[in-house]
Amino acid sequence: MNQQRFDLTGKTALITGASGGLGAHFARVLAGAGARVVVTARRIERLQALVAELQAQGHEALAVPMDVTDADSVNRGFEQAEQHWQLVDVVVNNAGIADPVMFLNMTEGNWRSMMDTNLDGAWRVAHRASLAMAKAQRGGCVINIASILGLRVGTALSHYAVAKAGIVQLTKAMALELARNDIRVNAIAPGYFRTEMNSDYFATDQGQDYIRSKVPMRRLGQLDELDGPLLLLASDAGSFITGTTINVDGGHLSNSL
Ligand SMILES: NC(=O)c1ccc[n+]([C@@H]2O[C@H](COP(=O)([O-])OP(=O)(O)OC[C@H]3O[C@@H](n4cnc5c(N)ncnc54)[C@H](O)[C@@H]3O)[C@@H](O)[C@H]2O)c1
Ligand SMILES: CC(C)C1=CC=C(C(=O)O)[C@@H](O)[C@H]1O
Repeated sequence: MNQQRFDLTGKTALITGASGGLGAHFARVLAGAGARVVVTARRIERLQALVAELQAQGHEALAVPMDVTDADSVNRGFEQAEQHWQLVDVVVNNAGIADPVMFLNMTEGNWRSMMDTNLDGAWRVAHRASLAMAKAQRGGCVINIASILGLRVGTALSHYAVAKAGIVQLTKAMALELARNDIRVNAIAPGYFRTEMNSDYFATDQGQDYIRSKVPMRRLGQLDELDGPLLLLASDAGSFITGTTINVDGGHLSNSL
């Protein structure tokens, strides 16, 4: 196998929600593979620290404010990236919230803000990116960060599960229509990885019991266990892969009934 097929030199990758957690990790991995990275989120000061870290390692990186719930902010963020590096070739649609609420306690506000960030936000970013890629006729790729909760359900996460199921379907529907534009669209469905979103929960006895009883590998994922799937989907190594969702979950989706 030619390892150069994983190389992203000359490509520009934009990552949403890159101020921490999986998003910051994805930016480090894509930069390490040679991509210029545009890190986006609402907290610009955290992005600037990440950019300084990447630049100190010799990578090209740019921090751009972007709130995925705001179409103007998404558009401005892409314009800023394009002014710098012409075209975004790889988009990682990572921004997301969890906000667990039991169904009977859920307000329309809980539901709407979940959809606005985790589903509509991903659509806004994917749509803006795809329009530019199609116009430039240079192809590209979109990687949507779904979740195992897009394929199963979990207590107090009905809104989250529905939004992530939407991401899995959006991935397939975009892949179908955008293949003619040489734009590949895939998703990664992570199982449980410790980040800001969930660290309080996994620090509890309940969280630890949950992992031991539900995950066949009996542990949380390590962030670097997402690197292979990410680079496969982002690079020419995955040139015939589109419309797929790769589960990275220690067997969680295959647990015993
Ligand atoms: N950590 C896990 O175990 C896990 C599992 C499955 C899926 N995921 C998904 O991975 C993605 C990253 O989650 P994480 O665990 O790193 O959580 P996190 O809370 O550490 O990171 C989420 C990021 O999204 C950003 N964000 C939230 N709302 C935003 C908005 N409106 N505009 C721009 N950015 C916004 C946050 O600021 C943060 O940087 C999410 O889509 C999440 O649903 C995480
Ligand atoms: C609520 C919290 C424990 C949570 C929600 C969603 C996840 C996911 O798998 O997408 C988990 O990572 C976890 O953050």
